[in-house]
Amino acid sequence: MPYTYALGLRTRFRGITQRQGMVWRGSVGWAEWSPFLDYDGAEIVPWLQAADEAAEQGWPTPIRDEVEVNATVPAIGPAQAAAIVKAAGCRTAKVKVGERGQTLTDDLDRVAAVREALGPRGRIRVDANGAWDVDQATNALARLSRFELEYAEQPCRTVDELATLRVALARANLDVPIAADESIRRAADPYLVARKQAADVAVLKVQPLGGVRACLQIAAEIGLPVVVSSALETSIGIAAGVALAAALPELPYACGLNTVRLFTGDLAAQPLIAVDGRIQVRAVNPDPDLLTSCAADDETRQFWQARLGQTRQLAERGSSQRPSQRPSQRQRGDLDG
Ligand SMILES: O=C(O)CCC(=O)c1ccccc1C(=O)O
Ligand SMILES: [Mg+2]
Repeated sequence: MPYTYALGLRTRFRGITQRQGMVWRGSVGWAEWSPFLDYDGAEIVPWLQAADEAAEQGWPTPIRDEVEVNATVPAIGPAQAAAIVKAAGCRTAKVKVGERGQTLTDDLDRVAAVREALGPRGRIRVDANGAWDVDQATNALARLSRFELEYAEQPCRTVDELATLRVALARANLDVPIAADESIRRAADPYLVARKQAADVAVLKVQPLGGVRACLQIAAEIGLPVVVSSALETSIGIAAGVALAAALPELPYACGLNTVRLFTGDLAAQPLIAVDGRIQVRAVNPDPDLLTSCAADDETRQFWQARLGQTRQLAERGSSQRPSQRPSQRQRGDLDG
């Protein structure tokens, strides 16, 4: 029996202040299914495949017992950004930039504050969620490069723009690696980025990419170093990201899995939040009292039950057809979030 949760965010993230989703227990473990509210149809079928894997199959054997993670800094003011970084206790920070309604000066001030809070040996990556065109990205990354960026995630929206940007940066002698996120998880073909030499790093998220095994396969085939990141899940969903990070043969970067911190609460009594910059690899079960206190209202619950039923039907229709006839996934043009 699925439970529908609703949890507040401490600060606005991807334009939302509340996160909703479902969790349920299957024959082997707990699963989370929490496709974003602005996604629908075939695009959220992989999110269900990820939940089914967690509930009915479980995950491959881990090869590490802890995972280094980054602090995630929303598009907030410099003082608040510095406070988040200090409280998180991570050596790496990911800073949101290019937020609608803000300016490059806001980004520069935020990243400056994060550099100050982290110290010179900390690592900083930025994530623009596709906000910039190639010229804007070249200019922004030139200005931001004084803070020494580990990489810039999804600076532009399209794969072609990312490829063009990489050439422009090399010409300008700017050494800022490019990471692809939406260009992998929302693309009809997750390998296009690699074929077009449009990125140096691949960001993998378990739910949108259809599960831990699906991500392990992409990691094995994409020919780029990978970073595991969350889709802003409760500790139940974060455990799947941790399982992926723990099973990857190589894990050269800190993972974006410390996002339970962005919530005002969680479903687990002991949330998967980093201590000393690392999250332990362990099983996570929801706390019965928290399932009750975080339960969504009746209307929200009915919405999610219907959404699950529709997505289940779509998934079954898809799997009964030959692969070439499956509804093509992730056809949407806009790549926000
Ligand atoms: O990577 C992280 O540090 C946190 C996860 C994150 O940023 C994210 C969370 C939900 C939706 C989109 C994104 C994103 O990477 O763009
Ligand atoms: Mg991203």
